[in-house]
Amino acid sequence: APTEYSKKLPQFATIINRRQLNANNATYDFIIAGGGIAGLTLADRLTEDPNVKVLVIEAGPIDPGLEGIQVPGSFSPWYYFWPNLLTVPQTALNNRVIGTVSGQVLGGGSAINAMVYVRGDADDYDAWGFMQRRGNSSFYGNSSVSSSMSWNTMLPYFLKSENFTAPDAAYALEANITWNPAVRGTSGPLKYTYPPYYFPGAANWWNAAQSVGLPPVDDPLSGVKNGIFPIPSVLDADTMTRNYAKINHHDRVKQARPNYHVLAGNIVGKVLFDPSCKKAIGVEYLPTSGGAATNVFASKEVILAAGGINTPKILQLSGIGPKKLLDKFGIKVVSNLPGVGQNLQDQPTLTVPYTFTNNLTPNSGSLMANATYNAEQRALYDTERKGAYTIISSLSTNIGQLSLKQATSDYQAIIAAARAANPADSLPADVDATVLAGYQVQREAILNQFEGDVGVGNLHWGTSDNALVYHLKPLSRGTVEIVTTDPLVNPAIDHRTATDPIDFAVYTALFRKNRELFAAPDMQVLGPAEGAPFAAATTNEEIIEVMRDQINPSNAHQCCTAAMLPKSLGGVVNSEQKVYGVSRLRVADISFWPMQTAGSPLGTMYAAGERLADMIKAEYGLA
Ligand SMILES: Cc1cc2nc3c(=O)[nH]c(=O)nc-3n(C[C@H](O)[C@H](O)[C@H](O)COP(=O)(O)OP(=O)(O)OC[C@H]3O[C@@H](n4cnc5c(N)ncnc54)[C@H](O)[C@@H]3O)c2cc1C
Repeated sequence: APTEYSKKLPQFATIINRRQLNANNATYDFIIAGGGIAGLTLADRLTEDPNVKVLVIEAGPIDPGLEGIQVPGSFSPWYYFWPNLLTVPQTALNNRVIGTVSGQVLGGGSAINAMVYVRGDADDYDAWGFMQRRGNSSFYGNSSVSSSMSWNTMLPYFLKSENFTAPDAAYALEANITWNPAVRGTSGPLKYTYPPYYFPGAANWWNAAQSVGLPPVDDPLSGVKNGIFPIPSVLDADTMTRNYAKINHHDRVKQARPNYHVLAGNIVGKVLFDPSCKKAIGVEYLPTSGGAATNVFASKEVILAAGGINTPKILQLSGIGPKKLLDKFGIKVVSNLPGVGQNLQDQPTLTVPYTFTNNLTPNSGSLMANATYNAEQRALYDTERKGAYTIISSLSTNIGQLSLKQATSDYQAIIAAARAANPADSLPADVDATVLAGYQVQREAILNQFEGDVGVGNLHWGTSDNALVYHLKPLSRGTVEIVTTDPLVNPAIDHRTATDPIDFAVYTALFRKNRELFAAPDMQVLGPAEGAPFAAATTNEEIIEVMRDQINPSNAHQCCTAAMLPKSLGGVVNSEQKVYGVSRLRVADISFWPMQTAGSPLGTMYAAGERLADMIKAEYGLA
């Protein structure tokens, strides 16, 4: 973490330290482990009731307003990367051990993400509902808030969570920005808009994409977004700085909320239970830098919001997880849930290098490389909040999403091969029968999506020296498992990327589509040449061999490790996100997703936080 942090720690009324917490012998109504998107959304909404006391314990520090966090063109996410997060050797990727990324700071991923603001496809949320209805009926709780997942039940929460500022009409026309006001919220806490600038090469890419069959999308937030679209960004239109969970769900309300406490720099080790009835009564926590552990108590609930890697870790350390794993570390089993830490999913990324004989400048590469252009753009940003510094560095302003049909005419052969395979072959050999049953239902849902029009990949060109190819819908599933009982040690993260060979087939189709796009006349005028090691690969087999060396398993979208599914399908939480087998414990973060969506996760996490807050408020009759 940067040195400025310790010098400039803001003294908000709501920020407390360990000494204050212990001296007050504090008990809270709700304790939230993790101050990321879900955690802070919940803390904000629950403390709207002045009689409710909430404590958020966040492992990371509080950003004092560093340039690299606030200013998109100075993007420096590494300040707040969770330390030493590595995968185990990835068997389908030539046994590479790869760094995987997650935020450790108040605001979580929202403080350091690439600000890409989209939703999943409508069918993704409908598919969550489809899977949930396939299990036993004990999945559904009693909440008066609709607990059946679908696009229609999520849309009101997307609208509630967000605050869209439309771009200037003339600029929108010039930059191909279109939207449907019916799916854009304008009074919620999360501010977003579009950067008021694009690099010239963005127009070449846009035209080339259309010439290879990717049409412009009316509104990428409408639940239908196969094609190309300018990327909405979580930019505050007034300041052209990052709008993230610390700002929109903490700072925005902090003055008026003496009942909203944040303890930063401390890590929750485990949940404490009343042994007589398995009721969660508090948590044990300790300084993230190491030190003695302390307890703090919750009279209503403990809510885990620590993200897709750390929530399963906390559950396992608390005695909730696969019995075999807990026994290995002598952890007393509180609830034997084989699904905890299973079903890990991410959205792998592939970076394809290019050189150009005739590229247009300025481009996203020349911002840092060309001192004159850089200084000019910085001055423009500082004086008028315009120009290249409104765009996350190295990215551009357009992206494409493709269904399998749009990626390849061979889609039926890929689907047929996937249907002919034995789903058990895609999971670890000793997988629990309920986890396998859940995977079979997921696989059915994904293959239906392959046949339909749901996105399986993204293509992006930052206008400079590489293209990005993202795989949105892998069939492979990974695991997160503790390796010790020490809460300061990271778990073993095994993405098991591309262990299902169908993932390579889909990825090859996406890679070829990117190649086709770069071969289109509008890109060819720039004189692109694909770089090594890709350029020499022409057959599918050669491309797969290169991908084994080049795929990054993670786009920092780790999810689904405490899935909201019936217990008979390997689920960990029910429809109200309550953990099976115990009481007063919920999972709020991205771990609860059953399956990845065709999109980036941040928008869904704000909306999911809003939805869960409504459920909790209804259950306890909160204002
Ligand atoms: C570099 C990067 C780029 C990304 N780019 C995009 C993008 O452009 N668009 C997009 O939609 N998504 C993006 N994401 C993903 C997105 O930000 C996350 O999916 C999202 O933040 C998940 O929200 P969450 O509430 O589940 O958890 P998080 O926001 O990750 O919050 C979890 C919090 O819990 C804390 N924590 C963890 N363990 C403990 C513990 N034991 N005790 C106390 N605190 C703990 C962490 O420090 C963290 O602050 C990106 C993520 C990263 C890291």
